[in-house]
Amino acid sequence: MNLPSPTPKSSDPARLAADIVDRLTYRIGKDATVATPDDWLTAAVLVVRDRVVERWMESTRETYRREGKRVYYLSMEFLIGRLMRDAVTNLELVGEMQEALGELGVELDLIRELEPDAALGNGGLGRLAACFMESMASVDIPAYGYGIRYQNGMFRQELSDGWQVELPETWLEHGNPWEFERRESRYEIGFGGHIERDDADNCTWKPAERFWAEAFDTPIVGWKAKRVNTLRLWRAEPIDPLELEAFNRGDHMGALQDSMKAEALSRVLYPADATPAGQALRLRQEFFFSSASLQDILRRHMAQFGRITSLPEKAAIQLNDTHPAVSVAELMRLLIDVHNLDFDTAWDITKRTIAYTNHTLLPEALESWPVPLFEQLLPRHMQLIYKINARVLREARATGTFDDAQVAGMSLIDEHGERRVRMGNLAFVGAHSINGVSGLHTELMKETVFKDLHKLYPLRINNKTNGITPRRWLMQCNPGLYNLSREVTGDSIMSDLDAMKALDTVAEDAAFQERFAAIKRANKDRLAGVIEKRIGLKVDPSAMFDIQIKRIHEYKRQLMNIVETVALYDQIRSHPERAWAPRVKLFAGKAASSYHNAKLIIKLANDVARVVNADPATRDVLKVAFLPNYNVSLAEVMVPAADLSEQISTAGMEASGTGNMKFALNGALTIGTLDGANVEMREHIGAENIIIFGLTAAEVAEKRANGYSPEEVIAASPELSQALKAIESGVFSPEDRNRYADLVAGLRMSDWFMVAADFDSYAAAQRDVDGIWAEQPRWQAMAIRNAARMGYFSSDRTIRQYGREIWNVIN
Ligand SMILES: CCc1ccc([C@H](C)CC(=O)N[C@@H]2O[C@H](CO)[C@@H](O)[C@H](O)[C@H]2O)cc1
Repeated sequence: MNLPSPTPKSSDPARLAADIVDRLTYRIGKDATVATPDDWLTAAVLVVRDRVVERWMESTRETYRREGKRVYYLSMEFLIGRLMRDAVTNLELVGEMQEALGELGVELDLIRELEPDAALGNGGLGRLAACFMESMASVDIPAYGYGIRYQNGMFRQELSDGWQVELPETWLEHGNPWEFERRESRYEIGFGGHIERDDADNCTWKPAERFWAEAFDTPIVGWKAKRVNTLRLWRAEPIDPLELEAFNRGDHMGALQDSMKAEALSRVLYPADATPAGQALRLRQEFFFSSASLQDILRRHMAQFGRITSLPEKAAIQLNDTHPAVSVAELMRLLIDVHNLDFDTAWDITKRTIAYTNHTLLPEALESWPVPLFEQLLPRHMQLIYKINARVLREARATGTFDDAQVAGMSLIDEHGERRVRMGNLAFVGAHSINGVSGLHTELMKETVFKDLHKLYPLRINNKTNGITPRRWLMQCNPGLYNLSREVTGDSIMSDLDAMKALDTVAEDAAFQERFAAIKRANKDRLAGVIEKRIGLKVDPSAMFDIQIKRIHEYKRQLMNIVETVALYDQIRSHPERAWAPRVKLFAGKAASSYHNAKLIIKLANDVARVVNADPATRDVLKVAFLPNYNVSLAEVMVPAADLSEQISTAGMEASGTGNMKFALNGALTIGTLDGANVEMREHIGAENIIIFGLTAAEVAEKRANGYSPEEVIAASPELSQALKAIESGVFSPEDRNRYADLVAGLRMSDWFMVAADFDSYAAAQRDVDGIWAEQPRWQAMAIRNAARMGYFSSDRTIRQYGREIWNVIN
């Protein structure tokens, strides 16, 4: 029976407009005369989605035809942001959609602001996953992203008297027109229970709890719609939504127990981005999506290829940090208990299929779970982890080159104190590739967290320096710079960011500099408008916009920036005669809800802002502002408006950073330490076009190892000690003088993050920045060279490296 094929939809504006009214009428049931902006947005999304679906189906058909190998990116986080502008741009329909909506009296840029951010992530790791999904489609790699369809994403941040307040995020309150519910794609997920062993010694896990994982698919459009890939997010459903017996005997809560447990499983994203919550629900979430994803991968593989042993040739599974690391044990369970393979064959297939990316060296961020909890929740997996561990330790001892301490360091079980399962080690031994996210980070991984396992398996660790998608982070958020650049570089920059290099030829050209500066100025005017609207502060767009936006964390050293701001404020007051470079210091970022010091740092930024902004002595030279609710959409407004990008982490602690790349590509100068990807940015941009200061990672390690007394350093720096005195004595918190006493005491006593140690070098670097700002032609030339030389940091380059060196999907 030959089915009629769908009528392809043309994209001329008239047709688009007609389709939009069609959707409004028949899908949303609204008359155009009374439609709300939200209605128009939904109708427009549905019409754009139609154009995506065609390419999506072609991409899928083509993958089946080619019997191609698929990449599966497993991540607890996808920090997508808004999708409208991305889809319309990558379909190259911006003009047509603007015209179509214009005919209907609707402005695309207005309704797009109504789209909620899909804030299904905390920070760098989640945003990287989103950039990677778009790049995999843009470089034509068949790929699926797998994650959780949180009902509530990253909390909404409000400031109450300068204090962070967390409010539930409700991105689904108007529904999500981009997604397709796939009721047919659902899998049973078990927890707890026991293991039954038959006389052939085969194991069967009998879970005590069971839930459905149901799929919701969102299409991910690549540049020029080269390919459309799938982001499959799982929602938990009860097997038995209402236990009637319990209900009938009046136990209404009991009757709803399963539903409530299911609800909790995919309800909310854990807002921690460096300190594991350590709660059982987090482990349940990690297993829930890992098991659903693996069952879906094996179902698809068997349906197409019929032989489980060919899995490594047809599927590459990438674990985004340790959050899906339980997948190593779950794949073993499925291969042995469901597909009846023996342990050795299963282990070989597992290792050849799985790869793992590490995103942090912070000891407190490395996940480990108490053995009793793991055993109770996942008894079969605990058994398999013991078998895997026995094998690995046997291998290590067999080499005869490792002492007991080293062997203990390799073990999947941490035997110190309470026994815990080390998820990093489990991911390492179960993977053929372990990559870091910048050159420095990868080297430090070999010397620290994985030093013993690296000795046992010296060929597994490799580097894949992060990248960012140039579509969202240049073309879409900074069309002015994109269009100006194209005049010099030609049209290929979106598929070949290295072509930006041509801007080098006009870096010193006065006319080009003028146009370049005018675009930056327009972006700053726009941001100034947002600042006034959100916090009621007027800032001067001709001043230097000095921006630090990222999660609040002591290693990212927002505190050092604030202390330097206090020192600068003091200097300006005591030396008004000097030619100070007018600055607007902008901060934004969320603190994990349980992270006390990070929340105090937000309050301090606001307390300093209140005093500085009210001071007539510094009015025209210094303004400070903390913008609430930092997210992807706010970043898209702040990044193009930056003159100076603050990348000042304690060397050795920021695995890579990706904000650093976004700022440089948008023509901001970077003041930073030799940490993460800053090191490689300096190599590509040129040491003369970036302002580096501070201790190196080796010097930090040496200082920590050989003891260092911050008090001496503070005493030797009048600016620093004066600023610290002002803060700890309550100059900025008259209503609570001791508010920052402990925070400053921490600096005086231990200064683990080297704020005092790096202060003078940082302050001197800031004065260098003032000097460069005073010579605008020099500043503009440096800024243009930054934008010109960031081609390497396209996530297309990163993904091609993964594709060639880890997944073997590109030759
Ligand atoms: C379990 C709690 C938790 C949640 C998230 C994380 C992430 C690994 C933290 C994170 O986002 N790391 C950042 O990853 C980026 C992408 O590779 C890097 O650019 C950043 O340097 C790194 O901090 C750790 C621990």
